[in-house]
Amino acid sequence: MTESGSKLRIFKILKIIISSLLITVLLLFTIAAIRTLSLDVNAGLQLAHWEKTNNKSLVIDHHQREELLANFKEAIRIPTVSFSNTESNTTALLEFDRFLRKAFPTVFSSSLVHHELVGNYSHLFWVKGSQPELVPYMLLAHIDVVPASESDGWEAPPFSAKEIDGFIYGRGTIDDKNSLMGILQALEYLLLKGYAPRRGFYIGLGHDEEINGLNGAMNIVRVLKQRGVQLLFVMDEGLTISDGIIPGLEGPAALIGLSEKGQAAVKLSVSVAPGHASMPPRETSIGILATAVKRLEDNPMPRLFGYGPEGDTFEHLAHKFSFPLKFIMSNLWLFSPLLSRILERKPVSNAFVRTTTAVTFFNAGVKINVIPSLAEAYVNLRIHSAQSVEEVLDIIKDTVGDQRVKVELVDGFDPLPISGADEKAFGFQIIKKTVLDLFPTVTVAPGICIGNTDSRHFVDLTKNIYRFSPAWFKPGDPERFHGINERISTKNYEEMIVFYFNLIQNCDIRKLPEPHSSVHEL
Ligand SMILES: CCCCCCCC/C=C\CCCCCCCC(=O)N[C@@H](Cc1ccc(O)cc1)C(=O)O
Ligand SMILES: [Zn+2]
Ligand SMILES: [Zn+2]
Repeated sequence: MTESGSKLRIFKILKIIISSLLITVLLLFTIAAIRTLSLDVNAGLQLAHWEKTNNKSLVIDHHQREELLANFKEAIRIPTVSFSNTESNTTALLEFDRFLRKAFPTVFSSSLVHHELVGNYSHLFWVKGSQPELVPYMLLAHIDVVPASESDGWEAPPFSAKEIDGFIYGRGTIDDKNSLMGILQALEYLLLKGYAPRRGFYIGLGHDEEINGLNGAMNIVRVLKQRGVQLLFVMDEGLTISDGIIPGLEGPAALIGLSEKGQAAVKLSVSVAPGHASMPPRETSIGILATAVKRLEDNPMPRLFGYGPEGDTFEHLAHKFSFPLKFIMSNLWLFSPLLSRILERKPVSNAFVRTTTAVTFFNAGVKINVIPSLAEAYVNLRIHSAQSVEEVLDIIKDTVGDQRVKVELVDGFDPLPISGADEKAFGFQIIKKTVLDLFPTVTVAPGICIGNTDSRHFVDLTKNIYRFSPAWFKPGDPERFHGINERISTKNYEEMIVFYFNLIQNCDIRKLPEPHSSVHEL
């Protein structure tokens, strides 16, 4: 072949490659554009076609408002603290029991309600339905709270329930006495109005959620299992209504947790021969362990954004973002690597991207002039839905890469199964409808709960566990969770009562409206 012939051939091949590339890019962008325009949230929920079961309405008058707020404040003032795995304030738990009976006399005296204590301080209520063939559901909340000390910078003492500018301050106001009191106050009002449910339901109030629920939730599950109970769905604390928290999202979003991350507690330890501080070895047990910890912090777990329910969250919310974010969110199949890198910059959103690694204990040393024989650290990992305890443990061993560091799994469980969120998922659709009835401007989307809840103990009783409470979180609020200045507005607490009041009645529908094939709400 002549020189000009071979040049012509190269030119032709280049032309084919460039035009194929252009066609591919065009095709990808067409698919991306179609997805951007077609994805809409709230699809499938035909509010107009629902059987009407919310016959009782709740309009809170001045007297009721004073009374419900007084009840809530009294609940906050009882310091039901779980201090550690072995230490709880049992005096406060007993006081809380007495308080509940006083605050909700109708709940405790109604012939429709059966109440029992479980594990000494937890409460199990069974509210009898008039149609026993309808499968019951269960609402969960917990009584205990994490410790709080005013000196950490609280604007009001953490067990004062002080009201400042329309907010009640105190430990438990968002975790989780708002749900607990909201549920019981709603039931009290329903019973006072002569409501008798068609579908029976349980209410479970654990007393040790903050220390794993071993005596509370786990015993409630044991009791229900012994009675052969199966549940239609369970709803517990978890995600909330976020307003202004997700960057670029226009308007508030209610995320309903379909699952929760797994967890592993891993112990790292280094043992060496002890010795005199005047003749130190080149590396001490503390130095070796510190290097291992640094390696773990410098090498975060792999990005897995899009491989769990968090991908669905953003696809559902996509149409509420402005361009170009709308385009990016609608096409995670193309852009999830880019989005992961943006989300991982902040601790809250990083938790949705990967398994997180938190070093929570570091113990070593006995005396200033002794080379310590033992150094220990504990790492708390929150496992992404696409990983398992075993995989995470292998990655830790690889990352540490030092045989002198012993890596042991102390405790752990895999990420929880993912509950349904389609048009046939009763619990999801009931929660979604109840949110939209009360807050029509909110976008409802499935989510993943980054912390753990008592509901994880209920997996043998139902496949449908949802983690959601209608508390409004604005910028700065996620940090109040287990932090300082935990608070809720009086307006939001009232909304929570109305939410549970409506939810209980919505659960009385016999079946969901027929699935709707269109992608747009009519
Ligand atoms: C990009 C989207 C952003 C969406 C905004 C989400 C805001 C998240 C805000 C708060 C976190 C939600 C936490 C859910 C409830 C967690 C309850 C809890 O703290 N549970 C304990 C349970 C536990 C586990 C292990 C123990 O040894 C003791 C207790 C927990 O630590 O997970
Ligand atoms: Zn909680
Ligand atoms: Zn908590």
